Amino acid sequence: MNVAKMIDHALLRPELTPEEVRQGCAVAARHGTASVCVRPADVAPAKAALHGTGVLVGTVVGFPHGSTPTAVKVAETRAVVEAGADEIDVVLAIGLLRGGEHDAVRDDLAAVVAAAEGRVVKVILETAYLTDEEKVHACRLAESAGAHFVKTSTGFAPGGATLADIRLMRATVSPAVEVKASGGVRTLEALLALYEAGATRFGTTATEAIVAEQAALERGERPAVPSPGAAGDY
Ligand SMILES: O=C[C@H](O)COP(=O)(O)O
Repeated sequence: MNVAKMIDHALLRPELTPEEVRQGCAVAARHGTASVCVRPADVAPAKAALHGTGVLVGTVVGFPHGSTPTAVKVAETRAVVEAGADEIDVVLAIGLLRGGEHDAVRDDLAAVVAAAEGRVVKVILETAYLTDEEKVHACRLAESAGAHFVKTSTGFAPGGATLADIRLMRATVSPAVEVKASGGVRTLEALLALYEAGATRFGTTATEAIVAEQAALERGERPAVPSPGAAGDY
């Protein structure tokens, strides 16, 4: 298994310079990740930097709080599609979800899915702020809105991906929807444990370390079996 192919290399930190984004794209190209996940304004330069590499360009909408009006999320989605985005990770309306306004949450997501015009849409739950019951509602609303993935975290909240959340999300959505683990995924061991729990895509800033660990594993320098319970920093 080539873990790089399941990684969305995250380049979302607010302080990244254009040169650091270019360097991040080079890392993704070198290792053959599934995608880079860049800030909306970086989509066009990332697309140019990754032309011909096979690495997709993903970006974020309503990031990181999910609280912008639907019209703004739709406009942001259209803008990043125009700039060349292949995948869109949208933060759901966290406060509306917690307030039980489920129709509004679904409608907000469905509008982004429509604006994405067939591109892969991943719905970020921001699990650190949710109860298990709210996580289940969020997964069902994301699927009924037409999303392709449910995703745990932005990487900017007090918690990230946990094994328990991945299992819960995997058990809630249908087989047509995939689960992305993100936030605090720093090691190969954590990634493999989250994979065993049901995640098939991983958002991380630690791509180089994880890929280096896999190379070491292939040279026989690490045990092949992940220890149970290992997952992320959280
Ligand atoms: O995938 C989204 C996150 O920004 C990942 O960040 P992190 O690996 O630093 O937790």
